Amino acid sequence: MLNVFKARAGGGANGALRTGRGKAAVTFAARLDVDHVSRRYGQSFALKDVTLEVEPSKILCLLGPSGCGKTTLLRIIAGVEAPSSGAIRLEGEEVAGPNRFVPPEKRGVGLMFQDFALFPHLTILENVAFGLRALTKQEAKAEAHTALERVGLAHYENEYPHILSGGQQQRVALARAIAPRPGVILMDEPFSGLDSQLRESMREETLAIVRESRATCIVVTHDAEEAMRMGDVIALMRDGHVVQMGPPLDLYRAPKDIFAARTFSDLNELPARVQGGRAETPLGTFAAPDFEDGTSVIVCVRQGGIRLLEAGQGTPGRVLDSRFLGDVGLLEIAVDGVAAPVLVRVREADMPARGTEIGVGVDESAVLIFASQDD
Ligand SMILES: Nc1ncnc2c1ncn2[C@@H]1O[C@H](COP(=O)(O)OP(=O)(O)OP(=O)(O)O)[C@@H](O)[C@H]1O
Repeated sequence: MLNVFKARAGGGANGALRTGRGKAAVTFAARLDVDHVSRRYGQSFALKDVTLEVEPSKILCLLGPSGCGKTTLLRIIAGVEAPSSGAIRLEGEEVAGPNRFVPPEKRGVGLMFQDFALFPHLTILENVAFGLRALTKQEAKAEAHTALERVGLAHYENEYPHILSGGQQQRVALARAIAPRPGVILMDEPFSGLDSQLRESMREETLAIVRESRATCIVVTHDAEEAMRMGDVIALMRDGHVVQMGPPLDLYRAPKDIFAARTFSDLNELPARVQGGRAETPLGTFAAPDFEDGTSVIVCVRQGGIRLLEAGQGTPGRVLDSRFLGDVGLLEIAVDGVAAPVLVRVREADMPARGTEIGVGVDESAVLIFASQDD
């Protein structure tokens, strides 16, 4: 079955895709269409019939586990690779497809790929000016200087890359991507080489600069939290196809299947069988109106959606372990009839000690029910 996914929201700047890339001019965010794109390597498919649309100025995150085809899709959009079938259109103009193949440098696409390292023998300014070949040397340097100012590194412009920290090199790579003022910016795991604190600040900075540039942006990540923080829209991928696409909150609230649910939430999974439109578990009985009687289901309860009650209320439980994780505490609670300990995330102030007898209550809004995979 084919689904067409649309990344849209109000307020996007509409504009025509510029030609003659490498020139510095006003940025026009480009609309991007991926139309029935497949990519085959020998007998296996890295991408299977992917169709999606990204509205101008939106940030789309391609999210999924290793090997699901994210990088292949990005490389096809960039023009580093050709699709086996299907087409890519920028602002309605075909740049890859049965009739046409526009090389990467003519697509007006800015790249920030892991393997697009800085040139060690060029100064930082020359590195950023590298893609601006359609300009005079003077103009290219002026534009590169402006881009370096935007990332806060203009004072390093005459130095060489080796003196920069990892985060600073990343900023230079961003300056190089935005310098030609592309309509589309593509980023492949842009922060994966950075430690967690630097990663967070670089992510915020990059987001601000990309938004300011108004370019349409596609970011590849395997980190759900990163996708939720960065994306106006997330395309969740698995085995070469898009499983679900939409705004982060939609995917969190209404994941299409249990794999999507696991991507966006930490869950307790309880097997059950539906009777009279309800699924009975040791943690309570929950409405399951979409399933016929007798269906085997997995009742998923978000770890943050379980309330701790006084002993004697709700379902009886005993705290097996209580660990502080940073912002929250993680409890392991033994509940009769549940094989594995029930995991509960609570505020640090609400953490009971090991061995405490408590009650457990479940918010219906924290419950998702899916058909069992075993049937
Ligand atoms: N040049 C190639 N030749 C053969 N197979 C390839 C080639 N490039 C990618 N593949 C295969 O295509 C599939 C998708 O790879 P891709 O790199 O797009 O996944 P990914 O989601 O980006 O993974 P990761 O997060 O690990 O980078 C994988 O099974 C990979 O082995």
